Amino acid sequence: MGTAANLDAILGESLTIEDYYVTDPGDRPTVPHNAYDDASDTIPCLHLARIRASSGEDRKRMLEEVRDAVCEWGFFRVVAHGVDEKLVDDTVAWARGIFDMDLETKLKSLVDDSSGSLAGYHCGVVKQNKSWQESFHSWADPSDFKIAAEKLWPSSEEIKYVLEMHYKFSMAMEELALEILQLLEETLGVTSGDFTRHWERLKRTLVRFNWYPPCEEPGLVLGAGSHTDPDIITILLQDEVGGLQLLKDSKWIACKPLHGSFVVNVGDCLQVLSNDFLPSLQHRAVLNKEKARLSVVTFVLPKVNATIEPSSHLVDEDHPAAFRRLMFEEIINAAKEMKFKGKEVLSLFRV
Ligand SMILES: O=C(O)CCC(=O)C(=O)O
Ligand SMILES: [Fe+2]
Repeated sequence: MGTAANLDAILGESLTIEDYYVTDPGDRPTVPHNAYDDASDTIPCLHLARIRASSGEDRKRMLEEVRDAVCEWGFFRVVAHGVDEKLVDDTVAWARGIFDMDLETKLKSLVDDSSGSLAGYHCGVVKQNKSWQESFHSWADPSDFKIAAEKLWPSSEEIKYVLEMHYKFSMAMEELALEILQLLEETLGVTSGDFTRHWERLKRTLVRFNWYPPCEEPGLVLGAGSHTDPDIITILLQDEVGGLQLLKDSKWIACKPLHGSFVVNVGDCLQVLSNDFLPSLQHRAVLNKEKARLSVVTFVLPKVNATIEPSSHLVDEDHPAAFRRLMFEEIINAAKEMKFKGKEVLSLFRV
């Protein structure tokens, strides 16, 4: 696989694979990427078409089930969501194309952390952050994506094609995210739009393509270390290889790829907004020796200066506010300080 060779090429110049070893034995991936046990089958799965079609008592019962599942897990799959299958396949195809490009081309769009823009290529090897990963990020906003696209694709036709695809895919993810957030508001009785109002569509929707090349030491190196997502909600599409794991009740559970589904997880902001009813679980990406893996992750982020606090609908005598009011930036800064090492960022903001 070309990309593994690419990583080796950079490794050859700067680091050796030992530099990637997860040094704390407690962080090492004890559950292999495809060790799906019964717990994997218990990750909740929402059938969106059925929920959409429900009404009256039937809907009430369904929403109660949804509420119980999401409040326990904060991590679920959605199926029958209606996102165009061809759009998903085409997106996966052009995204794979990015990582198949030669290293020189990818490095043209390498993101310098000090530049203030996220759009472009990121590489764990270049950043020396221990992630055995390449990634490509952009806000859903086409003007942001265009900056990176113009560095990667040589012809104006190709640029036009990827810009259009990226926009269509981002819109589909935004529609899905909005529907899920509104469903969560409905199930929890949050009638004032508190889960959705801090988000600004296009400008605060980040689409990130993660590429994990095969790794000769999957028991010692991680694709993405244990972390919680700092955002409101995340929608993840993974290919058939497998590698996403989540930590529930101190046990790592491998999330089995389910064709046609998306994985949805509650982010730190939504845990605060929901006054702890919805948990933001730690998760990570583990590697394997044979196959590269792709995930496409859409993050719904609040505006930079948003103040996040528990929704008044979820605070009462029995459930006092669990968190102080905070700025979104405080969560980001805390996560950076903890080096995204799986520590409980939100514990800093509890009252
Ligand atoms: O690739 C995966 O399965 C996980 C990626 C992830 O958690 C992230 O990008 O935040
Ligand atoms: Fe994540």
